[in-house]
Amino acid sequence: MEDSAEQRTSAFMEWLLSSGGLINSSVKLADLPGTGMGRGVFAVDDIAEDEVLFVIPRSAVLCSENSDLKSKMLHADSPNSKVQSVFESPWTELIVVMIYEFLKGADSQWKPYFDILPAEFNSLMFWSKEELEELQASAVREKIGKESTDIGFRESLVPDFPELFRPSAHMRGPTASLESSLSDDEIISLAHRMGSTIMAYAFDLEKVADEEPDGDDEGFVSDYEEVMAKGMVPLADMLNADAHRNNARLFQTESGLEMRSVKPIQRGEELFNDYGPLPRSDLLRRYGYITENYAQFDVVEISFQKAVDAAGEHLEPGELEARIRMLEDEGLYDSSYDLSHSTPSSSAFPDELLILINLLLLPRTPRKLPKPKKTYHTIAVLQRILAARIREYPTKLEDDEVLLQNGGLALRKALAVEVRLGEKRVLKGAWLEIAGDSLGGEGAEHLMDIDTQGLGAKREGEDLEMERENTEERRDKRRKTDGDGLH
Ligand SMILES: C[S@@+](CC[C@H](N)C(=O)[O-])C[C@H]1O[C@@H](n2cnc3c(N)ncnc32)[C@H](O)[C@@H]1O
Repeated sequence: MEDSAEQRTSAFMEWLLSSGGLINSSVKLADLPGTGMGRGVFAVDDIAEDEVLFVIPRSAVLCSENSDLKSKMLHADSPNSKVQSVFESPWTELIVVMIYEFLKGADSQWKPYFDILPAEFNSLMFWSKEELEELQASAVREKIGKESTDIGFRESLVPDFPELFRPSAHMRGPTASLESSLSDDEIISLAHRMGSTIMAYAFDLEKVADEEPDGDDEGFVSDYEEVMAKGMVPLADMLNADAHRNNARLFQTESGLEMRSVKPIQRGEELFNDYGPLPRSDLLRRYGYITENYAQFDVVEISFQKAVDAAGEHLEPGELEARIRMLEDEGLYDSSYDLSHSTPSSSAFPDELLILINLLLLPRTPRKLPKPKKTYHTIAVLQRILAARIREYPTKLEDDEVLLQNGGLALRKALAVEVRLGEKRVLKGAWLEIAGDSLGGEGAEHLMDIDTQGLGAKREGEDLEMERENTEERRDKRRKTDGDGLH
């Protein structure tokens, strides 16, 4: 019979201690049944700020450096150059190491760790086509990357290293529970499982410098050099996260990886790490969950092409390329730009997007990039972009609110509706911001009309041209009064 979640938690903690882990008696790893959160780490006593919560020795980290895989592969039949290529990408490296160690079963030093890692995920890679469609026009749909993983594994890794994925070839000892030969599909699904685990659990490892560190210009000594290696740090990855509620942080020291409190924590409180200021679309893609606390980080992507469509139609062939080069030289070229929540202290529109639009609008390619100003022309273009982006979402903001209020949605549909609703709110805020910019209080009322027609409403038969005509009309009126121009 399979061990219960609780038994696996105890076995994992025993293994960690026997592997040299040091754990403060004030913290406890606990199962959270019925929450969909898996496990979490809790304070069982009051904890002061900057207390060491646990230390994981480097030797217990599941990473390429601690596995014998690379040396085995270098002695196998495959050419060394092919082996090296696997270890060039930190992602592929760790996926392959994890598959190898997982297939070793009880022969792997990390078996008790694998026993508490998830086998199933709610992250977007595992959603069906229909479930993903509920995300509507969210740009996150383009970032899931399942196909590229499939191709990489199917076409190169699996045929190049057959011995790696056939446990019988490198197994000794009791591996009865593992099939000696996996089908290609089983290997691909293992690769997805390990890739998803890495996405939600792994840390970037700072490597201790091989040589004596040099002093820098100001006389400070930098002890560690940044490298890209990824590793699975047991227990450190059992901390959940909820935006600003983080109260602990992992510090990488020579002796090991140290989780320390970054504020006082009361007995009974959960320890939270910081996964970063992620929009909910990305949180769902990488971690398979969202909370309302992340709504503040929601974004809407505006593709470079959309800006060109709205502002660069007058450009002669070659001129667009010249302007792209200018942006590239300044590090301002991107395939897309993020709109964020408009607040009294920060604009929804990033400077990079404003510079791009102002550059595209200029009749001739300038010598210097224009300023990130919202001129009347910029605003007209932004309105066109927003109108076009809004129309890509087939339901209205209000419809989504009603859907959520009524409840009863399947989990993934509810998550998708939350994400697309968040993005529509960003678009609405952006729309209101430019209405305020261009038309003042009176204009904002006018905007609310546009808003209720436009935000997410399906307007079949209407096209961007109509929006453009309205904008041009308003712009002409305005131009008569203030003679606005690009600066
Ligand atoms: C680094 S792991 C944390 C440990 C995890 N709870 C476990 O038991 O394996 C990240 C995963 O934990 C879950 N998670 C983290 N924070 C969460 C939260 N605030 N609400 C719900 N699930 C959360 C998600 O499934 C996420 O992919």
